[in-house]
Amino acid sequence: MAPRPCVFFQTRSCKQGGGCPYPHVIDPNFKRKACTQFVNGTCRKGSNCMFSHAPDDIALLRATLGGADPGSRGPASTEAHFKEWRYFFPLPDRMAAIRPLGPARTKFCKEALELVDGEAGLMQEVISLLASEAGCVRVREIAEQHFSQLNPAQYIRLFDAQILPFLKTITHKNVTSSLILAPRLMTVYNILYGENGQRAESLFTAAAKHLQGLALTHPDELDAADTTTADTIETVFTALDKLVEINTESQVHDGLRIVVETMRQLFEAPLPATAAFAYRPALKYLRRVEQRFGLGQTLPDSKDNVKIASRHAVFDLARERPGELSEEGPRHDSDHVDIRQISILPTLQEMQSPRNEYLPLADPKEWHIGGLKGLLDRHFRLLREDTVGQLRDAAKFELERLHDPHAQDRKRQGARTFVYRNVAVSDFAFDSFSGMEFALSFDQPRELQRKSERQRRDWWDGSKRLGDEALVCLLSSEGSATFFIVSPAPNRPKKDVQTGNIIQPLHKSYNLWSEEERAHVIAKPINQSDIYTLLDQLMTGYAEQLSLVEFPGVLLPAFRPTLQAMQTMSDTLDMPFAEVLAPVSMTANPDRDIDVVPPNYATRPGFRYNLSAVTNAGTQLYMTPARNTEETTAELTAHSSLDFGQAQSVVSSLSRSLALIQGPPGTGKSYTGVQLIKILLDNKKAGKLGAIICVCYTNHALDQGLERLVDEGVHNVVRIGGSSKSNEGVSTSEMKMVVAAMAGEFLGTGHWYRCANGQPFTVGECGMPMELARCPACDAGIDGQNHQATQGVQLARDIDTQFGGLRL
Ligand SMILES: Nc1ncnc2c1ncn2[C@@H]1O[C@H](COP(=O)(O)OP(=O)(O)OP(=O)(O)O)[C@@H](O)[C@H]1O
Repeated sequence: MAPRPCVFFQTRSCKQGGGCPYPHVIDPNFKRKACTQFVNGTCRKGSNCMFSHAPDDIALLRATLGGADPGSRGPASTEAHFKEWRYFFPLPDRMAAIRPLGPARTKFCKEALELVDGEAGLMQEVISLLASEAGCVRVREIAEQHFSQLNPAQYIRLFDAQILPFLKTITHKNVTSSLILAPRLMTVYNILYGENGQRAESLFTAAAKHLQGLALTHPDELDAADTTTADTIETVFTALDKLVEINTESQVHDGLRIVVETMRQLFEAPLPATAAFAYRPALKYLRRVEQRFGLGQTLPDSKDNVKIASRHAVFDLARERPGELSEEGPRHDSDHVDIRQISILPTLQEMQSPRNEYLPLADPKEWHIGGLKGLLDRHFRLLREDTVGQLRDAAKFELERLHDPHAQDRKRQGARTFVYRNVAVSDFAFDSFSGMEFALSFDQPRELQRKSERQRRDWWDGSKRLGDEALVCLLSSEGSATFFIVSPAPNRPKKDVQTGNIIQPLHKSYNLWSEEERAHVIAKPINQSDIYTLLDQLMTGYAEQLSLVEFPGVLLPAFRPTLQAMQTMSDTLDMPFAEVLAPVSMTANPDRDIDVVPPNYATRPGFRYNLSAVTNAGTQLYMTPARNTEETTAELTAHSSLDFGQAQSVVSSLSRSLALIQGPPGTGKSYTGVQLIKILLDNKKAGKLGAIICVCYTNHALDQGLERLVDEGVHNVVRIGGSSKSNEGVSTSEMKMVVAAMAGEFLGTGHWYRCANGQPFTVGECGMPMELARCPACDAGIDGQNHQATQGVQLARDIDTQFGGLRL
């Protein structure tokens, strides 16, 4: 019988590593204990929590606790409770007789909150009921009370008994994170918004006024925040953020803008550090609302309004604006004001457009959007032009040549491309592993005429053309452009999951070299919608002229995830370090110094760094972030091997959530980085820090840094990425642990590969091979150059499929 998988490995807590006698594999039957903190509503670890948040486990724990805590309900009583609450919603055929809740509103709101706090199934029912016809009447009732006619004491009572529980219900983490509930929640927020936003304005104006009356600090302990107030403020800000996210028209609503400004005033007076820490989560939502309203991001007057005092000639560079803002209208079907609507790959119309693309200028007067959205807009357009622009220009040239073969003589500009002519869609195959793949055939290049099969094979292999995962575009004289990725040949035969039959891949029948006249490449269309056009081309034969354009060195995974991420961020306005990269009011006052706040852990009350890890002979030295920095720098210089500039960099970096260290070659930047890592490791417990991720642009830099760390006694280091030249490799069992641990923490881009001998390794950054190196386990050549994998290296699709891509 196979030994049971390691139990500690399941919760990432096995300390024995490769020496553990139990297999370090994921056990699908492993049942973690239910999280008691989740039951109390205090668990903030989300999916990273070691304990189960599964509804069944939580319901069971609630039931168990039910005996000890008379306030909590078991599943049966919760169900009964829900049935009772449902009476507030008449059936559709009784809607005519629906009556206002009146004083029962309090019970309605409080019980709604209790129910969403419980079992997932009931939580879904509660939100679905609120989004039903009767529910909309109830939401309207709650939001449409005559708040302005109440005296302060009456309003406080009403706020605590109805508004707050209701807002907590619709901002509950389980509710807002549920994909199934998203459309229903949208209905609830739309009702809350009301016609022209009147309902939301009245509700949030009253709420903002109420918040103004609250004391932010604790009455007995003026340094600390009042936790109830912090919770209330966070609820109101979260609800407003969601409302503004769902109702985009609210972002130009004057009444709500005033509400946001009133809320900001709450935090005008500086708070003691301890109290400020408690309000950070709430302020995150307020900042997001401000970003959405574009508050403090008014663009400087457009150049038409600026009077130029100078008598000198001014070089005035203006550009036609994007999409619908352009005086002549959009340039093509992918020219939009909003980057979320722009297709990542160039469209046919874009390739054919005679007009120049819109590219943002450095001058803020020329920008059409400010703030974070504007920053993302500009970076998206510039990166897309740098990558996709080359494809567009090369494809455009070939399209013109298909129309007019004499254009061949014209000088081609832009990306280096290979063009294969006289293309036909010759075959296709479908299987559940690879999806739909097509065989495209074309004339063998002129160099291969009258060559033997062996010579043809050597030529194709040596040229590295049409290699695995290469990006190609099929262009037709009739006007179509289809992007493909060249499919790698499968490692071993594929089996049909249902029938057990061996699937014959297209690679078995076609390749680039066997036929003297024609070469064949197997490729997969990037857009599923192109499949129909291709099948059509397959049926109709050679009615049109087709060309295949290859863009060597341009790989889809190198730019698509980044561009897509910018589109998503432009939607959610959730971007790491947004406050530093696009601070509110920076556009209005670009010369303002940006205040980079200390990292979250360092603002925790009572936290201070212990710097002894880098001081000489164990000298005790402590620093509190952003306090007495000059004094600490002097002491650190005196009591460590760091010189003054390095000590200054260490103190300054530890005081900021984002720091850049710059200096001429050999001045000790890497040395300083190593000292910083040592300090952070030494303060791991005090700051409750997780793993430290050290990312380098090249493998060489990473090896240098890590070798120094190891030399200085830091041994629990896992080196991931392209192969290391350092001596100690990662064993297969360690690699498996890393795969499992990383799969949980990093989902996104990056890919797993196997060397010629089957050892797995990862490639981060764009996920494509960029450096030549040797496999630490077997010394085989691994990785690659210019996005071309070394011979024998294969994409480890099984690991990628099992765990998803990696974001390294
Ligand atoms: N304060 C120091 N004490 C002892 N050795 C130091 C100190 N600062 C730098 N060094 C040594 O000086 C050399 C150069 O430092 P390092 O490689 O960190 O510089 P760098 O600025 O990162 O260089 P590059 O720009 O070339 O990457 C290294 O051998 C490093 O160990």
